[in-house]
Amino acid sequence: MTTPASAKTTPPTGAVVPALKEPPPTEYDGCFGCGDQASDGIRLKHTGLDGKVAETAFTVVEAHQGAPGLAHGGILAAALDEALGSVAWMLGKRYVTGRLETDFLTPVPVGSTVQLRAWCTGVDGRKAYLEGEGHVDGKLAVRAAALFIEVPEEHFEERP
Ligand SMILES: CCCCCCCCCC(=O)SCCNC(=O)CCNC(=O)[C@H](O)C(C)(C)COP(=O)(O)OP(=O)(O)OC[C@H]1O[C@@H](n2cnc3c(N)ncnc32)[C@H](O)[C@@H]1OP(=O)(O)O
Repeated sequence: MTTPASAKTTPPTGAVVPALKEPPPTEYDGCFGCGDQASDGIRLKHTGLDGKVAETAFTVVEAHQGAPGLAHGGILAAALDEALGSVAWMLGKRYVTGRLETDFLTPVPVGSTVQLRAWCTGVDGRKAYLEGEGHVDGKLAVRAAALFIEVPEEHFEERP
């Protein structure tokens, strides 16, 4: 595919691409992207791990509409962020999204199942570079490039 990455989401020369580890158990069951207890969440489950690519699927329902009958771009971006985030966590460290670039290539109707794939293009210090894409009925519908930043455990301490 044509890479969607800008200069900020393209790994520098010398960045390494580590093999992915097993997905961690859901860290937080209230997570909008993957939490089992998030009542309005999209509950993505990541599968198809081959050491390089994570896969998941997301079905668009009425609550995800922007224009009548079509998925809101923000929900598609959230699904991509989650897919990319799962790859970042499979790098074995704690990361958060610093920058998320998205291309919306075709409208995605309610009822569609978006097949999502995500992978790492390089790690350089605290920075992890990730890309992903979503297909509907075999057609590329959305894609993303992102920069994730490694954070310490304290980043996730509960806030008042
Ligand atoms: C199965 C498990 C699945 C888990 C899935 C999770 C999926 C969801 C993932 C998310 O959505 S996470 C939530 C959304 N993201 C956030 O809330 C992050 C909010 N931002 C921050 O907390 C801080 O800005 C951040 C930790 C990202 C960076 O702050 P720091 O003070 O730690 O680092 P700093 O600002 O010094 O930046 C470190 C480097 O990254 C670079 N950087 C940071 N943000 C950037 C950015 N946005 N664009 C480009 N570069 C960026 C920055 O320039 C610098 O580069 P250099 O080292 O070369 O100087």
